[in-house]
Amino acid sequence: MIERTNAVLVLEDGTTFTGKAVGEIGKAAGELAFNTGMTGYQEVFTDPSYLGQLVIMTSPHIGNYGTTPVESESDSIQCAGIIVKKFSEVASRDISEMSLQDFLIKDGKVGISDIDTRALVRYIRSKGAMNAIISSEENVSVEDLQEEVKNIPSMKGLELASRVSTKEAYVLPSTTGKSHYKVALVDFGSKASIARCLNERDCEVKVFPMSTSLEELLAYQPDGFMLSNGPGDPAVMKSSHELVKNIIETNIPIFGICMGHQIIALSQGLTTEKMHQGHRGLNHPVLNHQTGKGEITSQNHGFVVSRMSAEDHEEIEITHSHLNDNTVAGIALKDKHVFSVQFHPESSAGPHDSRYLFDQFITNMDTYKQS
Ligand SMILES: NC(=O)CC[C@H](N)C(=O)O
Repeated sequence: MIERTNAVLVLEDGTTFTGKAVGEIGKAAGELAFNTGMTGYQEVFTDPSYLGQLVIMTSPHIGNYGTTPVESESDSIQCAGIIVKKFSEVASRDISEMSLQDFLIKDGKVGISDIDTRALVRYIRSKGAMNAIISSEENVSVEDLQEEVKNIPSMKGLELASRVSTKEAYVLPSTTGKSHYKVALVDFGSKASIARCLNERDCEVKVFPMSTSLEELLAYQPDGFMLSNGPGDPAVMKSSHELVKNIIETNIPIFGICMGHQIIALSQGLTTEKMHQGHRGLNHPVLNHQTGKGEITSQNHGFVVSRMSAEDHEEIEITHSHLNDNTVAGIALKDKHVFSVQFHPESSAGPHDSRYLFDQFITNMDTYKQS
């Protein structure tokens, strides 16, 4: 058994929860974000889109199946800290290579357990997204933390993608033995599974820093562009809006996921807005307007494309809508091979209902190559 010290969670409005320390002893600050997935904690914690956030897992038992390298979506834990109810010290799965406790320590991450996550989520769900601090340090004063938490910048207006975008371009070869397509992936903080879904569909993927110029991207002679997920507020990423606008003008097929979707929308003059609470979980229902079918999707976003701005734009078709709150879940540019979704077809973790979107992208690249 781990001897666990006390820890405290202080919300932006001063509300305080007490619990036990998990991971590194220390302090962590960020925006509270809750994920309702019953599994997939390792994929969530290592997803670069969670940079700057304290992730609350609503599933009440976290850590029980340990961690294994193939389930990481990046090199390390990316969220600022974790908040859980029951933290399992026992990692019980044959492919587990490290307990969640050691995994947190390895990356120097702070967490808190024994929190009534149900009460916490109900509280922030009614109050709206807010910042918080976790501290497991000795002799902390709650009053000091209540002051400190007020100085954490709001997620709205924050540019974070450049912190997780790759510094150097690199190539991920196709894993099928066939290399039929070259995809340039513009990295805003990409999950590893996105390239994996392309690699297993005969694609070589070259991952580029988000600051790469159009000329350098085109020098690779890509058959298609993948615009990845990523952390922070997409509205402030002006140079990316410009880059994507110029990519769209080349007529090369484009597929955007989550932040990539938001940037495509912004590049066409649509707007994005901060949600009262984001969508984060593995069972978000979406309606595909083209097939009339429902899809159960993996989601992680705190911003969304404004429906009004999408409906007002003649060149934009809304292809998918979220069935819980009717937010825009997918768009396409009419008469172009450009489409994007607010959710995560690569899932990991989550259902594979929407993997067909990668096949649609391949079809678009085939059509483009033949033209
Ligand atoms: N997963 C993502 O790409 C998230 C996009 C953006 N940071 C948001 O929260 O909406």
